Amino acid sequence: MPTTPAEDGLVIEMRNVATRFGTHAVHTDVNLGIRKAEIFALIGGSGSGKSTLLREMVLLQRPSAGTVRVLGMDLRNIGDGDALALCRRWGVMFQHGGLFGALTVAENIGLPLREHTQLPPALIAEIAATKLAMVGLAPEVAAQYPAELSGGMLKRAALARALALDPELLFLDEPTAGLDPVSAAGVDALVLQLRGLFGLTIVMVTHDLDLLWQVADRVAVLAQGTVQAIGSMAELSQLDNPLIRPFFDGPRSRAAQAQAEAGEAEQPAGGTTRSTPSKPK
Ligand SMILES: Nc1ncnc2c1ncn2[C@@H]1O[C@H](COP(=O)(O)OP(=O)(O)OP(=O)(O)O)[C@@H](O)[C@H]1O
Repeated sequence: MPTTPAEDGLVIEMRNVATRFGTHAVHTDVNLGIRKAEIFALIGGSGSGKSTLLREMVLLQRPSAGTVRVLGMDLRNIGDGDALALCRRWGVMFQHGGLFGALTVAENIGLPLREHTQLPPALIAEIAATKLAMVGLAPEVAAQYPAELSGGMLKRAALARALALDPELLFLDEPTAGLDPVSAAGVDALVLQLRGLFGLTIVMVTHDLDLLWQVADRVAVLAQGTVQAIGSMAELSQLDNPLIRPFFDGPRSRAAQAQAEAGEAEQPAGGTTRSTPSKPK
């Protein structure tokens, strides 16, 4: 099994991907490449197929046609052994966290370690405590149950679980959805830190304009079954494609852009500032 990115430097590559559910064609021809240690975002209108694309990258969904390569492996005809080995190399944080309510936070974080390793329980508990600290949660949260946590804490706990196996790739589906601006800014900073400290490649699906402007290196815009463009938010903001303009026009977009530009000038490294969602400009 390869341990390095493909020769072209891409850790994820999708070529001519099509996805149909019955007669509903979600993707007709998707092409994209994601580089090592980049923070890559998928954006698009509701139902454009962002989450489906992410699921295809982590073997939860098979495309109807086309090629998906992850960490040098072609996912099309991957065997069970290789699939299992690959799953250990990525972490996934689902939109609603996906934590098990009957397990404590520490047990939830330890779950991938119990599934994929033979480590003794004491060591698993120690690793879970480390991951908890990594995402900025207090040690006492380990013994709490998901129902006892706030939305922001739940996201962080889910992130800790996604990091349990020290993944090379991290997939985040709507990491800031439903969070207040302060908690969301915390997630922005955390994502940047994870990439900065561990060189993780991070792929995220998000509608969060602040997260996109402040954190994403490159963004792919999905519409009408294909990728309309890929670039930084600043690059995309220059395009006059009518399928892309809605992400940049309007007061919320302009506020997020202005905040990111102001933050670049003022913020210490790793910090982020957030626009007030309703603030007109
Ligand atoms: N397992 C499935 N069976 C049938 N249809 C599906 C399935 N998964 C997704 N779809 C359909 O595929 C389309 C794309 O869904 P997807 O969740 O990928 O969109 P999205 O861009 O992430 O949307 P949102 O921003 O609203 O979360 C939707 O029309 C959805 O109903």
